[in-house]
Amino acid sequence: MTDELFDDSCEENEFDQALQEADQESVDQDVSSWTQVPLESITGLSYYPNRLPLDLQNQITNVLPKGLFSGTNSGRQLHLYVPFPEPIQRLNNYLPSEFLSDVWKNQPAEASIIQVYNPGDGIIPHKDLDMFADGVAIYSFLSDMTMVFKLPSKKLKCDVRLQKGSLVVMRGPARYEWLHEIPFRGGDWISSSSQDNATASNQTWTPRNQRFSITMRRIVENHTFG
Ligand SMILES: O=C(O)CCC(=O)C(=O)O
Ligand SMILES: [Fe+2]
Repeated sequence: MTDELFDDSCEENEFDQALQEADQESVDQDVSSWTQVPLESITGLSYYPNRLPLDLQNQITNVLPKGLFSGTNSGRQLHLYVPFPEPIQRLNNYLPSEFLSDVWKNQPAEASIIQVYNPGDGIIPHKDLDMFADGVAIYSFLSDMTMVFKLPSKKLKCDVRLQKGSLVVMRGPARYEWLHEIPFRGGDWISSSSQDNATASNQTWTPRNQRFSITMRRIVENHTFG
């Protein structure tokens, strides 16, 4: 497969601007006094480990332009709009059926963004732009990385380890009220027992490797481009 697949389908500035203008809030970085809550307590947040077959993960990785993965300092991104290249289109098949029926009314994703994170990269705390409809689905590839959900008004936080091949879905409060971020750092603290995320004593510093994500979204019906 070649990079040509992507040349025509790469949507330009609209989404770059969207990300820059995203509802980014400056959040108190000292979260040591915040309460760590379990993922299940966040309404509208669902995590599905091992969601994608390895062969689909590999096919998608291999079809992407090699240039996306080069360089070590800052991650790159690629915006796609329908029609997606075939292996990416197949990601619709792995969305939970109740999510597809209840949130997306049985319609497939319209916009996707592929983002590469090298060690040290991240994404600041934000809510996705209102031009995107309810329901955001994020698949993870190549390696594991921690995403942090935060509710500053209640000083609540939740670290979610996004494993390679996993899917995380945000809808309702998880999409509109909580912020999500990937801290800019070279590794993550992960707990040896997943039960005990909050206790520093049994956490291990795990250096990051290159990861990429594919975020699948729909555009709100009344959104006008341009
Ligand atoms: O790369 C990720 O896992 C998160 C991406 C994200 O939050 C976004 O593009 O809005
Ligand atoms: Fe986001």
